[in-house]
Amino acid sequence: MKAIESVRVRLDVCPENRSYPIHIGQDLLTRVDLLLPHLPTRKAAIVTNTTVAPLYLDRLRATLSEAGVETFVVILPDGEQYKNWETLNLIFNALLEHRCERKTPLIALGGGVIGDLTGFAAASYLRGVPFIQIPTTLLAQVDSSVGGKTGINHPLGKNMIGAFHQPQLVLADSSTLTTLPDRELRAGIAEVIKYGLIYDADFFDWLERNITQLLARDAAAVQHAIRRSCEIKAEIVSLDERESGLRALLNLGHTFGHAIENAMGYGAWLHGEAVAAGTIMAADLSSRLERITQQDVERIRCLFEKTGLPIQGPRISPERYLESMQLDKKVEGGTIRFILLNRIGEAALVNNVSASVLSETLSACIANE
Ligand SMILES: NC(=O)c1ccc[n+]([C@@H]2O[C@H](COP(=O)([O-])OP(=O)(O)OC[C@H]3O[C@@H](n4cnc5c(N)ncnc54)[C@H](O)[C@@H]3O)[C@@H](O)[C@H]2O)c1
Ligand SMILES: O=C(O)C(=O)C[C@@H](O)[C@H](O)[C@H](O)COP(=O)(O)O
Ligand SMILES: [Zn+2]
Repeated sequence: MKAIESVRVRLDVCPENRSYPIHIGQDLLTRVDLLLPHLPTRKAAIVTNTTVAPLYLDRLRATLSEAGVETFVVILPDGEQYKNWETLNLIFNALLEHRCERKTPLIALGGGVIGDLTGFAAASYLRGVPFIQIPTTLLAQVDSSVGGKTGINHPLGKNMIGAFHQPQLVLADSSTLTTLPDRELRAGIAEVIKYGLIYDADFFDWLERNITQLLARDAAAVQHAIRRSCEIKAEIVSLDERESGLRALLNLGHTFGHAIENAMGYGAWLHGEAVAAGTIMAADLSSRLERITQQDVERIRCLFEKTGLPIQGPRISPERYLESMQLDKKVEGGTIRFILLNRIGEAALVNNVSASVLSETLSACIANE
């Protein structure tokens, strides 16, 4: 028998530098100096939706035009229910019709749905083109525009098809939040609370003290919340870009939350609302496993309640929750793994949660009516 020979594909010879800045502040849509260094060509595609286009598209186009960058626009229907193959294909059609090349950047102007769709289009069009995130919801500014998770939903599960593809720049213009509906602002705060819970007890304390200012859109409070959230996410992503360990902590509340979004029909519950209820379920489970105290659970519940977020899961049967949770991306060998709290400010990925304790949490945290 011939000896086996092996050849190695080395990708570490000339590591490309994929670091990128997140700029946070007011009126950044007009800052040509921040955008221009990240535009390799004089042509760019802007992807947005029917709600955001009338609000911010002209401003962005004028800035780019001033810099001599010609843009064309893809305007998508608005809603989580459109984060799917059909909508993705609308982006590909436009890119092909406009003869976009390998260096033509895609610019996502909108919330997390636009960012995830545009990022996935950028990851797969011509096997990868550059992209820029210009997030216009709080949720997108604190979370979805950072870290390079892109993708679409499947009828059977949230974000089931996608790719890791990092943006070249994130431009978080907090002035755009002035037009954001209150319900969407509250949904974004759910992910902000998540950072305090998994990584920074002082930040959680700050949120408890400043939740009223944040809900009132006080500029300094909003700026601090976005900056601290982005710092935490950037640190985690830098240490574990592809979620082999640490990054999974960013999924606190999402095992339950994604099941809620899927079972209720995409868009019925906002992502942040589902994450809020899911985080309370994860906290309840953590206390049943004696990792955190009942007082901690109450503290967490109280902050979500003050924010005006749901503190119970919707009335879906426990079987339906379990069916949907089986499709969570953290499932290994058929076992659902949960992000649980060790204390406020520290979380861990836990493998061995018994079916009986999980069923106690579901019974305790699902609304009765
Ligand atoms: N990739 C990631 O790491 C990541 C992280 C968190 C969430 N997500 C995904 O992000 C999505 C949720 O994002 P979202 O909460 O931004 O929802 P969204 O994108 O649906 O935006 C919420 C609503 O606000 C509107 N809108 C956006 N900006 C506005 C503005 N400035 N003024 C007025 N209206 C505005 C949108 O048109 C939409 O109707 C989910 O699909 C979730 O799975 C991804
Ligand atoms: O960036 C991450 O990693 C996160 O998990 C952030 C989450 O807030 C976000 O909702 C993400 O899209 C969920 O990832 P998934 O891998 O569970 O789909
Ligand atoms: Zn999320």
